[in-house]
Formats: sequence, C-alpha cells, structure tokens
Amino acid sequence: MPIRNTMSVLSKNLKVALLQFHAGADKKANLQKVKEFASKAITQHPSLDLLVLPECFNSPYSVEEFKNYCEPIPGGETTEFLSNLAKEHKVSIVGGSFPELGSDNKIYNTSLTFDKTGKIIAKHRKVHLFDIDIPGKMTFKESISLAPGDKATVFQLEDFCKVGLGICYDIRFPELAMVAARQGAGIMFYPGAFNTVTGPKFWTKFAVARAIDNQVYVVMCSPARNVAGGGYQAYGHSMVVDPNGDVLVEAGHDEDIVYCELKPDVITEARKNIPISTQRRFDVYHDVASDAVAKDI
Ligand SMILES: NC(=O)CC(=O)C(=O)O
Repeated sequence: MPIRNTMSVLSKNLKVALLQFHAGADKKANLQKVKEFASKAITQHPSLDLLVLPECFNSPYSVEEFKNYCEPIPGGETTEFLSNLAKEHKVSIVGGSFPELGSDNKIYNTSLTFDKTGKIIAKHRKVHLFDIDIPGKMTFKESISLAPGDKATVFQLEDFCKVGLGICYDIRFPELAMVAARQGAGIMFYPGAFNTVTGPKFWTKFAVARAIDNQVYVVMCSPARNVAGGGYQAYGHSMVVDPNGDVLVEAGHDEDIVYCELKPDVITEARKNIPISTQRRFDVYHDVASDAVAKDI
C-alpha cells in the first residue's frame, strides 16, 4: 500500500476574500463592480493574498446569453481586465468564471487564475455541465449552448500550495477533488452559482463533503441573489470550509465580501490525527485512481 506524505501542503497562511456580487446584463457594469469590490476588500484588508470571484461574473447565468458574452482567452476584455486588476493590487485572483469562445468556435464556462503579476497560471473549463430537471422547480440545460471541458485542473498557487479548481456542478463529482488532493492539493476552489432550489438542500453539504473526503480547505464563491431583477436566482452563501468540515465563514444571499485566513497547521493536524491519505486502498479502487491533469493554458 503506498504511504503518502502527511506534511502540510500549505507553506504559510493564505488570506482570501470572497467577492459575492450580482452580475446583470451590462458587462461593463459587471466588471466595474468587480473593480469596486476588489478595491473595498484590499482597503479593508491590505495584506490580502487572494481574491475569489463567483461563477459567471461578467454575464447573466443564462443558456440564451452565453453566446452574447463569450470572449477568446487570451485576448478578450475580461481576461485583460482581471490581469490588470491582479497587477494593480499585487494580488492573486481566482477569476470565477465567464463564457469563453474557444478556438474550435465552441463556448465553454471557463475559470482563469492569475498570479500577482497578472499572469494566467491556470485555466479550467467546467467539466460537468449543469443539466438537470426537477419538474416544476428547476430546469437548466447548460449543454444547449456550452461544451464541457475535458480535464481536471490542479496547479501551484504561487508559493502557497498546490490547489484544485472546479466550477459549480463539478463539485457534485468527487473525483476532481480526489485527483487534486492525491496530487498534493491543500485547497479546492469552486466558483459556483447554485440556486434557490438546489442551494438550500445541497450547497453546504457538498462543501463539507469534499473538504472531509480529502482533508482540504474548500472555498466556494457564489453570485449574490437578485430577487428584484428576476432570472436565475443564485443561492449566495459563499463560504470557506476547513479540512475537518467546519464552516469558517459564510455570506448571506445579498452582496457581501467574506474574509478568511487559511492555515497550514489545520491541514497538518487533520491529516496527522486521522491519516486517511496514507490508508487508501488503491489496490481496491483502481477505477478512480486517475492522474489526468490540465496542463494547457
Ligand atoms: N449551477 C450549477 O452548475 C450547479 C447547481 O446549481 C447545482 O448543482 O445545484
């Protein structure tokens, strides 16, 4: 049975801010809102390391609208905007997600991560598209207009640690977080827009489950709800869950910024006390022991 390293994977404390805001029909206004929320977060906490944005932060969350907001990566307005924002504030950014126009002319729900110099260090295309039908309550079919990504995304977040990233519905599939944790990730990021039907029932449970399964921090950033504006109603409740499954911070459903400091010792202790990562029986479950990792940016 392979014995894996249980030393903490996070090199030092990581101070994060989750920007929970509503994105409407005006792309420029949405980007302006990111700017304002980022400035506010940095002003309130000048030593912040990382900003996290919600899923679909530059457009409405709507299968009819993705084609009207999609942009090439790199080269599009939103990529340039986030890169400049990271550079200006010298802060890393997990850039939620926005519709990407791929070179194959397909549209993807894509998340970019930037380092403090504004360089793209990771790109994740939502792997599991949100196609559900709960009669009379919630029907959504991203696959009408989006194509799925085909890679798990695990990368080094500056000098902090390896991290994994999924988008929203991706959290329902434990494999992405498992792949990331097995490759040494200490944190999973999930920009996500659950809704008022699935959010109350599942959002926190999934965050806690992925955290405990893998003894990692789980960071989920949602858009704010916009009851007056109609359309898809995001659940909100951006949160950080620690490797023991404790919810450390949680927003309500309105616009807000929540802050959290992620600590190496918490990962070390959790893994030392209950060493599941060294007790795995890879000889029993070959089918989930995959090593696929996104390398193309
Ligand atoms: N919006 C999503 O991708 C997922 C979601 O709302 C859910 O899983 O519930």
